[in-house]
Amino acid sequence: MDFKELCEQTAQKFFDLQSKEEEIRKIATVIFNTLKNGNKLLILGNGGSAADAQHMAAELVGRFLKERKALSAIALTTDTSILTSISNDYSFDVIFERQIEALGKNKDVVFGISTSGNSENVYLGLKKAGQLGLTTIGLLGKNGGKIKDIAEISLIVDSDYTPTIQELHIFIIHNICKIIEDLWTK
Ligand SMILES: O=C(CO)[C@@H](O)[C@H](O)[C@H](O)[C@H](O)COP(=O)(O)O
Ligand SMILES: [Zn+2]
Repeated sequence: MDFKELCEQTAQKFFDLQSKEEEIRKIATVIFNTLKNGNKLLILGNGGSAADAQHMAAELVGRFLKERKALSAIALTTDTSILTSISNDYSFDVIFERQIEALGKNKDVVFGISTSGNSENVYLGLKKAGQLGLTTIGLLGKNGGKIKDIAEISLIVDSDYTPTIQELHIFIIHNICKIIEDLWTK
């Protein structure tokens, strides 16, 4: 695909997202209620999705567009000592599972980001979260992969092209943060 076709494809996918407004609103409301009740959000993903996880945590702990209280969100992608020790001593597949076991409390929400829907560490993280009674959300791509089968709520960007999926993921994350902030300051 050339540049023009890529632009058109991505623009069309953004347009299609309008039909997912209700799903986005539902996810934002679940996270808002979790934070309002004094519980927290744990976010995970690999590569570009790790960057998205950190970006989302920054919007909530810092601020998005409005002044309000700091909100409890942690990206489980940032502590290199934890990530290297778990990978070295156990396996890279359990880097999120182990952190969720350590930090997850009942009524927290775990938000897993995966463009393929098949990253083993995100899958095992959400699986552990479900076993511990946490709420699980998957922000996914392609056909949702195996993560869609275990996440309580899945939002799937309907594309096979990873860059486009990631571009829409961060757009969705910004809008989730916007809805949470609007509800908070209402
Ligand atoms: O940003 C990109 C590709 O655009 C890559 O870093 C990409 O995130 C990595 O290959 C990830 O490991 C892919 O994992 P996932 O999205 O399939 O869960
Ligand atoms: Zn990328």
